[in-house]
Amino acid sequence: MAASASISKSIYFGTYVHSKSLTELEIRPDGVIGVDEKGVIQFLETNVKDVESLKSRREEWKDAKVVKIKGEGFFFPGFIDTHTHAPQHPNTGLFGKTTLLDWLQTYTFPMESSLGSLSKAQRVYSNFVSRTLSHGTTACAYYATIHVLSTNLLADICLKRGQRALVGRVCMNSNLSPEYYRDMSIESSIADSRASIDYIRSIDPSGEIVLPIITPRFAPSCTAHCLTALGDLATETGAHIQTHISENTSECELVKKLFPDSKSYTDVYETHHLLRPKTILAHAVHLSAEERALIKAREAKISHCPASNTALTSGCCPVRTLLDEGITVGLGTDVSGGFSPSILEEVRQAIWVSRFRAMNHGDVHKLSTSEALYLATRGGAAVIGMEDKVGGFEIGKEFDAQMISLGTVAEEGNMEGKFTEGSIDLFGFEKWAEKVEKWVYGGDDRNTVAVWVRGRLVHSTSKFEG
Ligand SMILES: O=c1[nH]c(=O)c2nc[nH]c2[nH]1
Repeated sequence: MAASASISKSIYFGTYVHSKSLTELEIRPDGVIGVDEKGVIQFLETNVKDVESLKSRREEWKDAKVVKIKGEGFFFPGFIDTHTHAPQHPNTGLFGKTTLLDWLQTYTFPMESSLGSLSKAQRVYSNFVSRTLSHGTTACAYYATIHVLSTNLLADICLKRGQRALVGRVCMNSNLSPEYYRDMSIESSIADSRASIDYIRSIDPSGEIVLPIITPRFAPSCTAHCLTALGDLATETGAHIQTHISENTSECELVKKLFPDSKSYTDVYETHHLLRPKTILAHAVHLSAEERALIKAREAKISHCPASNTALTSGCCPVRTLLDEGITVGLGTDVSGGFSPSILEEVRQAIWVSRFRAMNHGDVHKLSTSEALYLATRGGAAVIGMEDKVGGFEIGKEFDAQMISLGTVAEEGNMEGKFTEGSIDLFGFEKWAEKVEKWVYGGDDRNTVAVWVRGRLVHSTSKFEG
């Protein structure tokens, strides 16, 4: 559904769940979250049995709208997708047995080049933004294509639908990119990037919902001079930067050949002034200890894309090592290397991949459910530079949230009419932590019945009674 136009002071009534820290998931039964007309959280309470007595205690909230969880469910912070490719959405699930470099040529570049058509871009981008919202993604770092107009259209759609987004026009000028899909010169690469940055800033001058992001595709797609010019553009505009790093071993070898004077893949970005606190590096599977230390020193961020890394057989990212070394990490769906637009799916995939690492490198590598949920929310918020605004429920934070509704099992076990409610079955014995675990391992978009960004309803299903 379309986002509602205005918001009213609202009280969200029901259990809420969020990460307190990397390892601690806080569950607040019978919670109340008071959100003002600007979408900012003004108060939180817990163990509230009846909202009328709360309203009588809080005089200024007596006319507030009440949004109550019906049945079994909870409020959870909106998910943050720190890396995805909107134009690749039609290819979701299509990758065969390819690996990164042949996958790009076989599937990705042909599809991306076709998004120069604005009518196709309209269809694909509207669909993708709806999809990501329906999975509870309230903020997303998007790659678009090399085309300025369709990149701008993606930003228009995000703004209209109310999804926070960083939207990047892809830069790729090297002759390793196909002739049919390439920036024709450094000048045009920079001019087109600048045009898109200016446009995105013009439609949302406050930057509350959409922001531009400078997007060199990855080192092999850009000449050294182009990377330098993009580094300069980042200095001039102060915009965020996103790119790929060290995803696949053949790609790493290619970077060595193309940039023989650089000490490492990370050093290529460092040399061209692209390694900064506002830089999001996707994948980071095969980094050396020196590279990780440089990323940490520059305060650049990492987007972990486990589904994609497995689908394209790129490798198992050593997330525990990244976290232990103090690097900021979030999750990315990386559609269509990744096969799902859902960050909940990435939570599961991050946990599975960590277990595969644990099988070879020890149990310490296992991520817990709480840790993966942290990466999906607070970790992601820090990756996109919004940790002061979103990622958890606290006074002063903006209300970016999803209402999760869980199923129940009738006494006689009858499932008639229940299949549309999702695949989680609650039998009544589950404690809150177990309900959350059942959602993480068995939930999907059928359980996400409503989604808000800054207190504005941006998605709901027929099961939501708002
Ligand atoms: O997963 C990926 N998706 C892409 O589109 C891409 N381009 C360069 N490197 C990439 N990796």
